[in-house]
Amino acid sequence: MPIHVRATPGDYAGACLLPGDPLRARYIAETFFDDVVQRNGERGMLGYSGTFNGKPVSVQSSGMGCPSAAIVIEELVQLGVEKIMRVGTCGGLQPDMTMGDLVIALSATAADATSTHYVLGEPHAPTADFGLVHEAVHQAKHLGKPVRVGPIVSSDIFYQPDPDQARRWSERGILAVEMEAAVLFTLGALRGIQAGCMLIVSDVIVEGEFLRISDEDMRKAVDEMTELALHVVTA
Ligand SMILES: O=P(O)(O)O[C@H]1O[C@H](CO)[C@@H](O)[C@H]1O
Ligand SMILES: O=c1cc[nH]c(=O)[nH]1
Repeated sequence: MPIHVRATPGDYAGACLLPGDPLRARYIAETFFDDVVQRNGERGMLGYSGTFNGKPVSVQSSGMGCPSAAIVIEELVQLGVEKIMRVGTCGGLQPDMTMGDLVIALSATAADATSTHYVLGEPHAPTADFGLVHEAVHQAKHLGKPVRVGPIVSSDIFYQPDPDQARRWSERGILAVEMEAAVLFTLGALRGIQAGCMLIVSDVIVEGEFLRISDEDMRKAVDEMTELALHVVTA
């Protein structure tokens, strides 16, 4: 039995959603799954299995940041999970983005140390599984949900000390900043599993001011993202 995800092989479905926030994991399971069973509570990293439209699926919190996410992803792989879709929040980096927008990541620049350690410091481009990206775009169209598809960046830092960092990322065409996708995509490649990531824009910087989504709008956006993610991983 893994140390942090206290379950046995078969407890988790082959397909698993991966939010950072444990309470989002619980909300997703309670709101969208049938036949829900809690599979993990260790360290408050909540995990659940159930069904969506009759198909087995799980949701597991990764915690915040790549070191925590890497532990959880490694243990999910040990437990037999083969497809992981991160369902997270992010800071929007492009000027035309608004709170609640949905982003599908193609790649995640590794502005973190964990992903770099995994590839022994060699250059590597953490990339989402094409099949999951393709399915996400297809399902978004089918469900009538507008999405932005493109590169994101995974940072070790939420409270960025460099006031110019967001501008530089933005000018390179990066859509959003979050904190776990780079290691998820790197482990997807190293462990041979499918890894994808979709994000709600929860923060934007407008005229130098950091603005946060309201709780009500966050709930609506989580519902939209979760519905899409569940259709994708169970397709
Ligand atoms: O909302 P989640 O999935 O936790 O994702 C984002 O939110 C956290 C920071 O507030 C980081 O984990 C970041 O990646
Ligand atoms: O990493 C993150 C997540 C949400 N919002 C941000 O600004 N950064």
